[in-house]
Amino acid sequence: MWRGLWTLPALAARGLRRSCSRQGSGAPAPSSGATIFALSSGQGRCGVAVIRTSGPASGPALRSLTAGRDLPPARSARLRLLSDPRSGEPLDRALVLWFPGPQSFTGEDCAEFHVHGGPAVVSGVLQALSGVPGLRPAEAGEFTRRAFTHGKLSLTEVEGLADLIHAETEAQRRQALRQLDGELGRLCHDWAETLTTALAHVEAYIDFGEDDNLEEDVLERGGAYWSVGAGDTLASQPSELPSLPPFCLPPVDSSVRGLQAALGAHLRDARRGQRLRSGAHVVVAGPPNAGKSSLVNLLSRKPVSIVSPEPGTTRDVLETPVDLAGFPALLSDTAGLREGVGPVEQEGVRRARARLEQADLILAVLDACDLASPSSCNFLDTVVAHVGDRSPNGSSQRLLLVLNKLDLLPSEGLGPSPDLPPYLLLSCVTGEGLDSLLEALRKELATVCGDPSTGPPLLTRARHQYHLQSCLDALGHYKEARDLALEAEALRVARGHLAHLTGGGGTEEILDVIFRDFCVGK
Ligand SMILES: Nc1nc2c(ncn2[C@@H]2O[C@H](COP(=O)(O)OP(=O)(O)OP(=O)(O)O)[C@@H](O)[C@H]2O)c(=O)[nH]1
Ligand SMILES: [K+]
Ligand SMILES: [Mg+2]
Repeated sequence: MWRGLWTLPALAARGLRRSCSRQGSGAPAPSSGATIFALSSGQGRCGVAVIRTSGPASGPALRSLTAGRDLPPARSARLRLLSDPRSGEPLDRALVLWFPGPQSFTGEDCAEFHVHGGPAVVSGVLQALSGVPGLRPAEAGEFTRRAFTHGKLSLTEVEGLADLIHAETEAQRRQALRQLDGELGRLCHDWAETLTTALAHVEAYIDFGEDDNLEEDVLERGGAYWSVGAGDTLASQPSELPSLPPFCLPPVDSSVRGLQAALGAHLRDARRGQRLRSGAHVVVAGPPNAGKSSLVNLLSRKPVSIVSPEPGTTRDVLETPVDLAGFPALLSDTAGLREGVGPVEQEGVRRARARLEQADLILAVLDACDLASPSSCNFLDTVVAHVGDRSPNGSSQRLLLVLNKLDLLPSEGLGPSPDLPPYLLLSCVTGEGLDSLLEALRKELATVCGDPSTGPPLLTRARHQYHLQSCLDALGHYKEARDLALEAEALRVARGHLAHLTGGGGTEEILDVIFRDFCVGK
């Protein structure tokens, strides 16, 4: 029952007192004051090289290299003669750009010099910049760090940017762009908002519950709240405010349940994003002489493995990173699986089996003309038939069965053969069937790595997984808590992990939510 009235100043004072005593301010770190400069395009001879500066002396630096001319209009390229301010020596005729903060990549004043890419020009301009007072060379990643400090990028966006720079395959690029776009951060932000609301409710109950100013069912948690306009007071009885539209706040328990479900679903997917970032483990296996090494060479477009008509050629596991149908993969060639061979080959077979255990995707290769042989039958029985039921690293393995040497197959097709699961026909010699294999690989890898063009944003790093798991654990503690203070603490810990994920923090927004969601007038 509402028996008293809340006044905004009283609430603000209480909320502020609590929010200040609990945690330090989340204020952004102040700018270091130094202005940094660096070559931002790649090293080496190139058509155009881009040199950037960031910091308060960017404007003076730009002016001093252009013989004191006025700054160009913001964000608009101008052709200028660059010269060394100390010697006056001309350096290059270049395009210059001026990005006054905060509308720049770092949030600070920035300048860009697009110069001719010869090493002498680049080093001349860098030297000239180093002579401008207040300028120093940038540390690795310092531009991005400043962008983060000034709130231009969240931590997950910073990671996306790093991944974009390092992306080698199309799928990696798409994923990195999505992350840079802030998708994962937005998702975490939405989750954190849900927790902030829940926490605000629990804390309001702790603070104001004893004053009987809050209804019992704020926590149990299906209470309807009544929104009132400025100047009005709050009332709990619909009959008292018949003309005002009610709005239901999400009950705390059910929002925690919803969040647990969402986090659980994301964590089940967790390895996929990491595979996309670092490559899926694709292991090529099969009986001796099936053409495994030939397939590895074909897929990697280089002679990684020795190919020979002699069975037992490959002994060690040979790994090569490849772009498979747009997805990054670590392709492993292995020894042909067979029994009763010498100790060296036996060790090769042992290693091959160990590698199979770690595979995300198995490329099982058989000789299409040799399906009835003991080694083929044994491979089908021991590896292919069992792939569904083992999951060594928690996620289920996948397998593509490839029948190789299609070019040697008689026109009648496959000879006497055991019952086969679905398969693809291929010739490593003629390349026939390769397109279908690549298409099948693309589908499999989209499942294994997650398809960055569709579906929810992926957790590309172990760090993401850690914080989401810790958030989920804390929500478990909320459920077990038998006391409001412990519940609030669990929610705070859970929210802290989401904040860490995106590199943010702060608790000020709790107060905002109290004002907004509890609709205290005045
Ligand atoms: N005609 C034909 N020969 C092939 C094909 N693929 C591989 N071969 C030949 O089959 C033989 C064995 O090929 P490898 O790639 O060494 O086979 P492997 O499975 O790696 O053999 P091990 O490492 O000994 O287990 C070589 O002589 C290849 O040239 C194919 O598609 N058609
Ligand atoms: K061979
Ligand atoms: Mg081989």
